[in-house]
Amino acid sequence: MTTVQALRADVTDAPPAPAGPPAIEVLGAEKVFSNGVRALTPIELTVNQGEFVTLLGPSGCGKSTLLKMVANLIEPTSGGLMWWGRDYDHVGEPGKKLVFVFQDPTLMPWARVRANVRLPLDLAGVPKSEGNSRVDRALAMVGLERFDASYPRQLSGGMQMRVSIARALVTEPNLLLMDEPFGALDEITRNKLDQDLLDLWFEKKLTVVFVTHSIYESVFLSTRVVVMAARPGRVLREVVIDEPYPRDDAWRVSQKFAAYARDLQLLLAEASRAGAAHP
Ligand SMILES: Nc1ncnc2c1ncn2[C@@H]1O[C@H](COP(=O)(O)OP(=O)(O)OP(=O)(O)O)[C@@H](O)[C@H]1O
Repeated sequence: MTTVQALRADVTDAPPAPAGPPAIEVLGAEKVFSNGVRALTPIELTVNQGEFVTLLGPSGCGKSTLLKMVANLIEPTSGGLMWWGRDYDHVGEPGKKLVFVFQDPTLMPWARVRANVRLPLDLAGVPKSEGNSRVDRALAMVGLERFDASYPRQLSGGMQMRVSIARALVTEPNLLLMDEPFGALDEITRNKLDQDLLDLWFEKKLTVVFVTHSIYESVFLSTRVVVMAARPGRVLREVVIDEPYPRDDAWRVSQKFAAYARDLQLLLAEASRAGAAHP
């Protein structure tokens, strides 16, 4: 038995099912783009409410495509999805709000932090007074309450990403979809933002689906890592990270963390070989 096979026996226990329908069910959804690229073979994936699920895999395995299907930004070629047990028409109702966070902060450079964060509320016609208190709360959640009058250019990359997260939080989402949000940041800043995001997720009882290339980030954050392979994009393996929350730096330097990282490294190597076998 190989190490990976041995590992599989240990890590496939499903997380405890929470009350209520799953936040997301991907039901045999596949994606073939109009240029003929088969980005995803039929995917089966369930994300329960309260989970922190990471999509991990080599470049081109369809992580972003899958996340955008979950956000309803891309329509599957066949198969379907359910959001909180229903179709997308019900998304946005109380308890069923989702928001997408891109890798770039995509801030308006001419507008101050407060106006950037308030943008989704302005677009939704939320009255200014209610909007302002929600903006204050969102800025406090990301530790930027003293920077509300700054312009994006006056902030570091990490702070700009915090503004982007505040802009997502101001909509009071239940489900955060994050496409490599910290991929462009240095490791220390990324670790800090990972910690803060995890604390927020824990405190606010959010559900998160998070795309990353980083094994360490996936082990630090996730209740479950979905390992994907390329050509064609598919789910190779799901690994439950069996470690209680809240997690902190002690988790990063533990032997158990290192063991999960090593096991995921082996699975990623398998994902690369599997991709190479499907040119
Ligand atoms: N709009 C599109 N039209 C055609 N092909 C696309 C489109 N978007 C993505 N693809 C292709 O689909 C495949 C999956 O792309 P996707 O961006 O989902 O992968 P990824 O795993 O997120 O990659 P990366 O980690 O590099 O961001 C790739 O081969 C990509 O070139």
